[in-house]
Amino acid sequence: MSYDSAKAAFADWGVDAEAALAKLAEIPISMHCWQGDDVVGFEKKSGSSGGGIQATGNHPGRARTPDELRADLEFSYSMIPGNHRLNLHACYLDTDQNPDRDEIEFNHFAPWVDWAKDQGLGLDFNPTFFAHAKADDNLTLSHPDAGIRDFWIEHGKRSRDIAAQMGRVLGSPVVNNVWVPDGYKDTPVDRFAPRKRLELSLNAMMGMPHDKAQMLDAVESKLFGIGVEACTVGSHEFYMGYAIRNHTLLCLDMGHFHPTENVADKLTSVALSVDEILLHVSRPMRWDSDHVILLDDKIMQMAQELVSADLLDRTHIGLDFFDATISRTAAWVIGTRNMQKALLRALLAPWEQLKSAENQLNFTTRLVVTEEIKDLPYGVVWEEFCNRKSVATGKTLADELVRYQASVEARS
Ligand SMILES: C[C@H](O)[C@H](O)[C@@H](O)C(=O)CO
Ligand SMILES: [Mn+2]
Repeated sequence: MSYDSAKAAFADWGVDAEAALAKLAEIPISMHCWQGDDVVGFEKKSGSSGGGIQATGNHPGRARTPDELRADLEFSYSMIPGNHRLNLHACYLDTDQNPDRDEIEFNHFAPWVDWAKDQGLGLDFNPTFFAHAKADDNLTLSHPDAGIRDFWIEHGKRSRDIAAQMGRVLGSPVVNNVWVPDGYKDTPVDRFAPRKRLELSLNAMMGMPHDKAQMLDAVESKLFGIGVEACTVGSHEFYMGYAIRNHTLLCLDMGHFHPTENVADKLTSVALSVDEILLHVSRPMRWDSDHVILLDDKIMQMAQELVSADLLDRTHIGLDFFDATISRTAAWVIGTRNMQKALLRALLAPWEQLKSAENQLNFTTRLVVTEEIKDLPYGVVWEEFCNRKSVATGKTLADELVRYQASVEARS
């Protein structure tokens, strides 16, 4: 089918395919650096991921240096239509020096900023509160030892300063997202004290105001992690309250809730109380929160909520998955394109007609329309988008992904 015929098929439902393509082109996705090297980072003394997050698998081709990671990213972005962002973790510094976490400075990340500028990419940032001896108890900002808390507070302060400077140089606000692994393997007798300590540490860390045109604070909750099954200090309720009271972004990671919860359903509830939202789009499976995202119902529901509720302008879409059993570049490319495909489908839905049927309690029409539009030629519109952006699709894409993977397989 030609694009013109597909456009006409959507027009029959009152949908403007051109407008959908124009909107999709404006939506940046923040691709996470840590898919490229299994969350190892480039510190001289880093260990395993820790903090209850773990990349499993030993597929060849893991990026071992910042240059290798940037080469993999450049290839991946060339396979993804549109202009996007890179989400960097503090443990991905690029320097000959060996600063501890409480010593990091902007210059340790300057090569990333120069590269991002060169590539026309925005950056986002995260302090790294795991994979460090002072996080071995799975307690950081809520640790009972004030010295350990102070160490992590200093790391968090420096991360905010670095993020703000990145935003200033790049002319685009950097979302600085705080996730801490803090929690308990077995049932604690006191859940209140660590939550009070976490609150005070966050306050100390985020006390210094920054220009929102340069840096935006975000906080990320979690239900549980490996080794912290009984209690996570930074639970959803904890951070929801914190974000509302302190006017930060709230990060909703799709892998951080009970598997039967619909994270898409949370968007509009949260949007009534916080100005902006950060998404970590992910795919939980049993104990794991981080499988590569598919074009599945959960991702499509998330995209539908963003479009239907007009939340795109105040939601920052980030990805969070890591799979070391497959080509890491293919994981980035397929996952990011799936997020875009879900958004495109949502942008191509006849929302006015659907909302009008729902408002009239005409649930039959709502059902008929939602089911019939599933047969529309979304793939043709997606192909047109990729063609306009000079990005491969189908068999050509598959061949390119295999070719690039073969070129990095010799890395040990
Ligand atoms: C590496 C990230 O900070 C991490 O994945 C975090 O966002 C998370 O989701 C932890 O489970
Ligand atoms: Mn996350």
